[in-house]
Amino acid sequence: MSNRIYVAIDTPDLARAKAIATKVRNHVGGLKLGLEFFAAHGQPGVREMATIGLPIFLDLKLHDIPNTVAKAVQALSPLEPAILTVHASGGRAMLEDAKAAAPLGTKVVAVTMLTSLDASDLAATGVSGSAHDQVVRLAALAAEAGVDGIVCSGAEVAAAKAAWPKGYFVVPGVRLADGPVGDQKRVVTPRAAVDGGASIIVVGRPITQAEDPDAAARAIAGTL
Ligand SMILES: O=C(O)c1cc(=O)[nH]c(=O)n1[C@@H]1O[C@H](COP(=O)(O)O)[C@@H](O)[C@H]1O
Repeated sequence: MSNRIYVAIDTPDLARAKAIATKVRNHVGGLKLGLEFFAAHGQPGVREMATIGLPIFLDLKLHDIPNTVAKAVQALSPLEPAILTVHASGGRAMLEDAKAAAPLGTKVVAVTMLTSLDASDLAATGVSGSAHDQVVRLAALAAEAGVDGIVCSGAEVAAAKAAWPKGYFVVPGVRLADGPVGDQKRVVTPRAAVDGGASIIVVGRPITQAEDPDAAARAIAGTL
């Protein structure tokens, strides 16, 4: 049975990306490819990674006017990713049009508040209130717009899921208790994220920077 871990393959190096994915393939449920990888290798790179045989989460965090996002989603559609991200703050029409343009089998999930931000970062962008309130507000917008789910931190996932029981919840920013957090600010453990209701967790550096990525993935899977 595939597990709930999507490994974030954040590198511009295709050989390294394939090597990590091949090492961890038996202990993760999917591969997340983001801006760093896509900027370097585009659609041919995604196709190459898909040959490893795991579902692909294409994390491009699209955020633009509705027409531009819909056309970008259409252009990405031949890849048929399992999951595709857009930014919830792009607004209702953008979310609706992104979902309408996506292939039937692709879950469109809306990023609410990046896990690298805290309440003071939010205030600096002109949004007052807590991370919790911002996530719950954008989750309601995403649900109304008809996308499949949201991305949020493990600190908010239980509240978001209580308000949207049928939503699909992606939780990045997960760290083992003693691991370095790096640029992440709202972190929880993998277990706490799943207990809070995460449909999947996204794990990057705790696996990819480990001396033995497969052992790291196996250890995290063992805590779930
Ligand atoms: O959409 C995402 O996946 C995402 C949203 C978010 O709020 N925070 C976040 O860290 N991510 C992604 O999740 C991954 C986290 O990587 P690590 O911090 O190395 O585990 C990165 O690929 C980020 O792009």
